[in-house]
Parts: sequence; C-alpha cells; structure tokens
Amino acid sequence: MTTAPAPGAVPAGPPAPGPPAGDGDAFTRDVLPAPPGASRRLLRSLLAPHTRWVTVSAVMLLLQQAAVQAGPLLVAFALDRAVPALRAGDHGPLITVAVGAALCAVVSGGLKYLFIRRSARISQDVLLDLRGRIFRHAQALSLDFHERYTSGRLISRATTDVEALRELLDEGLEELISFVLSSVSITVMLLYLDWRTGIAALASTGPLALLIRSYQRRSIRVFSSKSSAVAAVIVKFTETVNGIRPVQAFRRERPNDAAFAALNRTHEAVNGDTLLEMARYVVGSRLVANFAVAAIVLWSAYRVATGTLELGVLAAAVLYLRRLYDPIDRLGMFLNSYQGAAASLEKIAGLLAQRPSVPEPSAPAALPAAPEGRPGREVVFEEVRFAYRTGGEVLPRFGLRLAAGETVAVVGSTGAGKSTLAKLLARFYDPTAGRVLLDGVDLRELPSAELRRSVVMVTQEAFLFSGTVAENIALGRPDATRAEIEDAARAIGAHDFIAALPDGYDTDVRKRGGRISAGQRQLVGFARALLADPAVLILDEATSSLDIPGERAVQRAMDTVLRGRTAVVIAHRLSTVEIADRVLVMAGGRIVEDGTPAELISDRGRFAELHQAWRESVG
Ligand SMILES: Nc1ncnc2c1ncn2[C@@H]1O[C@H](COP(=O)(O)OP(=O)(O)OP(=O)(O)O)[C@@H](O)[C@H]1O
Repeated sequence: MTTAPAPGAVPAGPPAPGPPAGDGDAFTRDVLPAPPGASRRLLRSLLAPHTRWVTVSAVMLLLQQAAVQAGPLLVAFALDRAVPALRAGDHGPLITVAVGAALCAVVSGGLKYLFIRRSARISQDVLLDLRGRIFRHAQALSLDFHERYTSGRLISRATTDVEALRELLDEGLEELISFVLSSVSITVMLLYLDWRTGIAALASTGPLALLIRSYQRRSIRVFSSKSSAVAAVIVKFTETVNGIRPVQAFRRERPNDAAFAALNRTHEAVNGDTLLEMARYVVGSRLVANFAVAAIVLWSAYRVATGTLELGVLAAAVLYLRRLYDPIDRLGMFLNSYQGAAASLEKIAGLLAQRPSVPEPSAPAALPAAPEGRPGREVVFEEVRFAYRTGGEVLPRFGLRLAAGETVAVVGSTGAGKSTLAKLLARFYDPTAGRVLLDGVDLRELPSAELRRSVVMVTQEAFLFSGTVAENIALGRPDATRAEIEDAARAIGAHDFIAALPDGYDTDVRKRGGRISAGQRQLVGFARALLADPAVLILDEATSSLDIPGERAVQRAMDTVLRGRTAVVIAHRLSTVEIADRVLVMAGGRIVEDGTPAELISDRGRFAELHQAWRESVG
C-alpha cells in the first residue's frame, strides 16, 4: 500500500522554525504557571494528614511559652509578697515561688523537647510526601515536558526547594508562634498597666505592618530568583556531568568553568539580595521601634510631670515596650523562611500543575482479541499531522497502513522524520491532528499499561538501570522466570557474554566488572524486547552499535526478535532492509517511496540510489 498525501496537505520542506524560547516561555523563566492559590492548597494538602499532631504541637508550644512568660510574674510575686512575708518569718511564699520557678523550668524544657520531636517528625513526613509527589509526577509527565524542563531543574525542585519548606516547618513556625504569643502577652500587660500606653504601643504596629508588607512584596521576587539561580547551577552541573565524554573530548572544560562561574556569581548576587532585603527590614523595623519608644517615653514623661502617670508605671512600661519590639527581628527570621518556602512552593506547585501531554484515557478501550494464528497487530496512521511543541510541522498530513506481522524498514536522510514517526507509534507524543490506530483502536484510548505491553520501542542507547543483568532483561515482564530470561538471552545470542560476566546474570551493571559494551547493551535491549513479546516492535537505530564482524549474529538476533509481530525498523544497514517485507523512504517529513525492497530497487528512485551506495560500501 502506498501513502497518499491528503489534499491541502502542508507542502513538504524543511520545518519552519518554532517560536523562540525567549523570556515569554515559562520554561526559560523557571516558573511554570499554576492556578491561583495552588501553593496554599499544596501546603494544606501536605499538612492535612497531620492535623491532629499539628494541633497538639501548637498547644504544646502555647503551654511552653506560658511557662516561659510566667518567669517575670514569679519574680514580681517574690519581690512584692514573698520577701516581705519572709521578713515576717513566713517561708511559705518564697518556697512556693521557688517550686513554681523550678516547675516552670521543667515544664518549659520538657514541652520544648516534645515539641521539637513532634514537629521534626511532622516536617520529615511532609517532606517525604512532597518529594514522593514530585518524583511520581515527574515520571508521569510526558517526554516533551522533560525535553524542555531538564533533569537539573527537577533535582533542584526535589532538593533545594523542598529544603526551603523544611526550614519553614522546622524553624519558621516556631518563631511565628513565639512572636505572636510574646507580643499578645506583653500588649495585654501594657494595657493592664496603663491603657493609654498600651493603645500607643498598638498604634505603633501600623507602620510596622506597612514595613512587613513591603518587605514581603519585594522579597518574594528575590526569593524566586534565588531558587531559579540555584536551579541554574544544578542544571549546568548535571548537563556537564551527563555529557562528560563530549566535554572532555572537545575540551569544553574552560568555557564550562567560565559559564559555571557566571552562574555561581549570579547565585551569590541573588543570595546577597535576600540578605540585603532582610537587612533593610531589620533596620527599618528597629527605626520604627526606637522612634515609637522615644515618642511614648516623651509623652509618658510629660504625663508623669503633670501627675497623670506614676513613675513606676513609666519604668515598667518602657521595659515592656523594649520586650515588645525585640521579637520583631524574630518575625524577620520567620518572614525570611516563609518567603523562601513560598517561592519554592510556587515552583513546586507549578510543576505539579503540569498535566501529561499524552494523558491516560478517561474512557479506556480494550484491544480486540487477536485472531488465532495472526502475528502482531495492524497499525494505521489516519490523516496524521505532527509538530513538536517547540517547532514547526515535522510530519505533514499523511496516511499509512502497516499490516499485522509486517516487517517495515524506514530509511531516509537525517532529520527526515523517521524517529518522529516511531515516537508517534509508541505514543511518546500524540499527533497534532489525525489518529494512530492499533487494530482499529486509537492509541489515545488505550490504557498506558496495555499500550506499553503492546508497543515496545528499542532505541540506540539501550538504557540499563542499576540492578542486575537479569533484572534489566526482565524489565518488560517483571514476573518472568530465570529460565525465561535466559531463553530470551540465548535466542538473541547474548547468553555467552552474560554468562562470562563476574556474577553471570546476577552481575550488577553499575558495579566494576559489570560494565558492558554499547553493543552488548543493545543485545540486552533486544532480549528485553523479546521477553516483553509486544505485538508491535519498533527498533530505532537499535543495531548501530553492533559491529560488522558480528553481522551474522546480529542478523540472527534481528530475525528472532522481529518474528511473529509487526515491526518497524529504522534501518541503517542493508542487511536489515533486506529482511524487511516493505521499505518506506522518508524525506522532509514525507513518505516518498513505499514498496518491497525489490520493487524499490527496480523503480530506480532514492532507495535504489541508497541501495547502490550501500552495496559499494560493503564492497
Ligand atoms: N524533541 C524535538 N523537538 C523539536 N523538534 C524536534 C524534536 N525532535 C526532532 N525534532 C525535529 O524533527 C525533525 C525530524 O527529526 P527526527 O528525529 O524524526 O528525524 P530522523 O529522520 O529520525 O533523523 P535521524 O536519522 O538523524 O535520527 C528534525 O527536523 C528535528 O529537528
């Protein structure tokens, strides 16, 4: 069957460049859009399972603060009552004060210990939960997200941003509660001593509130840049380490050093900005506090002079006023950790708000039962068009039918769209228009478990996870027995080299001695695919690391793995093309030739030229 471009299809040619990834792109700015209030909802959902213990901890802290605040009252009682009573020969009140002070010390120490233990457990549980959510979500997000977001940013979200929340939970909330409690108790004391002074002290909190608001507004921006600056450092680090081979091969160390130093300096500068904001706040708040104390003292002195206020009350009021303004620095600490956590939570909420671009179907469909004896499943691309999110149209509208059990080789120049076609079939992306059908069922309607069972893609870089060789082969069928794993390896021709590894199939692939070559990795990838036994198998340049002397072995491995299923092979070898039932030649995103190898050779088109060149290179 041949492809028939639909009428009105976008003309073939190089894809148009996509929109520049400039400042307008949320991905470059590191703050992904999240619905309003998402950070608050996220924090609430994280704390919800701990409501009971959060309440208990808050009560513990309240009682602990009450025990601390009782200290001055006991001193007052000792001076006013206990000392005169002692002079009169009564030891009782002083003993009561001593016992009371000891009790307060024990209760306050004990409660503080319990509070720290409990709050640490809550914060650790919350962080565990949050890190788990980030990890699960990252795994669920689609390929196009990961291509743009990068692993460094994800690491930064799961580490430094989660750490910012830990600071708030561990220290910030305690600071806030002690600030509120001491402010309220001192204000009550002041009002009790002299209500006019109390009201004046309360009035002075107006300018302080304005100061706090402006600090909050400015610092959220600074903290957001701080989190992005840390992320940029981690992104550069991971990119360099992931690409260490080309970095060393092309001597990129020096330019990399310079780029890294620049990012580090930005990080330093942004950190400096957060400290500067904090310093501004502390200086401003002290200024307001000192001004308020001076004004109240001046006014109270005038009242003392006119006889409307006692000197003792003035002295006590001044002492209390100082104590009222002291915790304002502590409030600064809280605001600092709060802003840091708010900026980080916003980024995490933005990440968690991302939805997979290839979502699970809401109404999943099942594949029809395959007719007895028919290998593989039929694949149909129906009026499909495709553009990557960051680029122009790569595949103009096309239709294509692959019969069940057919082995189809796809050839074409680099950038022709071969991998893109394969990725649509494996549903790493959904088509921009049209449908991809597997035995008549739209891939979008298949539950991902069913889809991954039915369609398997083996790529050039057969990735091995940490674990044993056997576990790596069994990836597509974790319940496979050891005998089945070995059978698959034997069928592919990988058994001999695996058996020669230090611990055979139990060799850890990341440990010394377990390192295997690129070609061997590809054989493991083949064994994995054979064991998974999908109805449709896609091999994307999967044989490129296998050496020419092993050609016959490769041929056997390919024959084995392709037999009994529908196969799409992005072919780089003549031998692969020769075993195909059908060849598709792609150019500029279009299928320009389609037929059996023999037909295409006799047609004298592009494939015939390619075939000729291959023949000559093989000699
Ligand atoms: N993730 C992506 N985002 C944006 N554009 C992409 C992406 N991947 C590929 N492209 C573009 O799509 C076009 C087709 O790429 P594709 O990888 O499908 O080609 P190919 O035929 O497999 O090439 P090769 O033989 O070099 O692997 C190219 O122009 C490429 O720049």
